[in-house]
Amino acid sequence: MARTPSSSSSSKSNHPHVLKTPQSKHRINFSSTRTPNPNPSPNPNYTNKETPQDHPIEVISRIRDYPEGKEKLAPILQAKPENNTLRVRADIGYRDFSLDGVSFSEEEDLDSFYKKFVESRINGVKLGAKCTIMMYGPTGSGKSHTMFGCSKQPGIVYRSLKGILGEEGSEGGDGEKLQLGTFVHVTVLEIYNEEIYDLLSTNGGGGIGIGWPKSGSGYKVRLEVMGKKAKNATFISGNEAGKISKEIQKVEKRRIIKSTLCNERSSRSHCLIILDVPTVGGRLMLVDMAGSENIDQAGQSGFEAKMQTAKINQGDSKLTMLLQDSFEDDKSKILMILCASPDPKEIHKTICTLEYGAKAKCIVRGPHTPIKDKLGAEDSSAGRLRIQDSSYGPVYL
Ligand SMILES: Nc1ncnc2c1ncn2[C@@H]1O[C@H](COP(=O)(O)OP(=O)(O)OP(=O)(O)O)[C@@H](O)[C@H]1O
Repeated sequence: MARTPSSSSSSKSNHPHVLKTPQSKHRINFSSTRTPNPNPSPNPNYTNKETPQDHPIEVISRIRDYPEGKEKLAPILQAKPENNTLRVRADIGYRDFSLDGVSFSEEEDLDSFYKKFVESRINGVKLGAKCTIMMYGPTGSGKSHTMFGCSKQPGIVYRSLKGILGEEGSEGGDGEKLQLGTFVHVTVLEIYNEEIYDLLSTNGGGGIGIGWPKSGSGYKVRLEVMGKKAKNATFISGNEAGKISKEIQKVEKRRIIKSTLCNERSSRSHCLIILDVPTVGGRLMLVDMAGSENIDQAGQSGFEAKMQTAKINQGDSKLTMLLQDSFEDDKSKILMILCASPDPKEIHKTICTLEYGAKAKCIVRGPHTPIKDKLGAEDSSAGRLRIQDSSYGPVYL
């Protein structure tokens, strides 16, 4: 294992642009003033006038299988593929959320999901593009399942590695076809309580060792942030998707977890996997966020638990710092995958998740404007992004 390479400079444009806020609270629209993409996406799921590739943030929803053992109640979620709308049936009527794509895992397995919504972005990374894929949703909604897969089907991490490392060339050790000369540097970080930990590091190294007496396995190395990078983060290099993916999944288990009423293995921290492709300058950031549920829904009580949940939410600012390039670089794309359950009992969390996605679409991004300069004078939360929609008030990612 080695230390993280220095970052390559991101490309900048002279004309920062401001994205329009949505027409209504629940609607996500593409701005109609932007130039049409000369190379539109071949993805047939996208029916908007502009392709999602034009918009810096693409938001799709993935609805997990009905949880095993739970009584199946009348469905409350309905996809309308003709306009990529997800309709939620609430007590007082319907609410439509206009997204860039909707996928039910009962109808589309991880393979189809990846091909439809993720593959084209990974092809871009292979050619030198930068892309961030974020998993957002309440505990148990399938974020880690989509990211890492299960014994039957691999998730986005493995599939992306395989996509980047290629289909041409000679056979690799696992029977995979390797693209000659291509390799990746991989860093795996955990963000918890506003601290960044190096999940790949097994010793003190250059970072600061810290103990996890209750739920961690041994010591984790805490890292300092320098610029937009985690200083001295360990990375692994390789060209075999299978081996790298196994290593990532092994160290991901070192994340802070705690069982809740909703999920036996509930992630309490954000996990950030950074895949660099040095030969072309491509970069893929995969973020498995901590469960978004609030403390009561997670079934915890007590002061300590409340403190813990409050700090999970605060953790977003450190995350934003590390993702700053994605938000500022005009060429970098962000794919937000909203995970939700079809269970009517989860409707409140599902609506909150979809609303969060709608807000994410309204982020103002200007290549030359440091994030802190976009915040109002009254804001002391430098390093976070404010959503420019007055109907919500400031919201931070
Ligand atoms: N689409 C799916 N099909 C089948 N099982 C699923 C699906 N999504 C999730 N699961 C299962 O549900 C459980 C919870 O899923 P997962 O751990 O991915 O949730 P999560 O959103 O990452 O939760 P947390 O935020 O608490 O970590 C796991 O046992 C997982 O295997």
